[in-house]
Amino acid sequence: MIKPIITDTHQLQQPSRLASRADLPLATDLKDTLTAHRDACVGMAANMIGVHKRVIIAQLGPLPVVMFNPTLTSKAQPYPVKEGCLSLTGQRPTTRYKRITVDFFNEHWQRQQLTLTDFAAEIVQHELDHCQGILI
Ligand SMILES: CSCC[C@H](NC=O)C(=O)O
Repeated sequence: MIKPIITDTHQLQQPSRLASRADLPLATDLKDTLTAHRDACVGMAANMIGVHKRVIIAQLGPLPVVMFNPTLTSKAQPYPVKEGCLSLTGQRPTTRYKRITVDFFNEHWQRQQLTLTDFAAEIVQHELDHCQGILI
């Protein structure tokens, strides 16, 4: 189901809790909501649709990837960048890493690990920050 986007920064600054298998249906809401904002948005964290669980979605290719309890297990080559966000106005400067490895549970609650570079890595870092209540 397409959910409304949260823009209240106080709410977005609350850290999210660990997700469980019971949160698997969130994947559908995240996919539906990301698809509805496809022209303006390449990723989303569950707290952007009002659910404070560590779940993100990232458009890493033609199909979006949903990650439950994602954790960064390596990061290399910091660089400065400016980013926007559907929940915020304007573009803001931050630092991202060019190459990351992220561990997570997939939509079938299987452990998975991805090594990502460049823009794909940037999206995942942005969404991981959301899980900690960090805005750009
Ligand atoms: C390049 S990282 C920017 C990600 C951002 N998503 C919001 O959480 C968006 O604009 O889709």
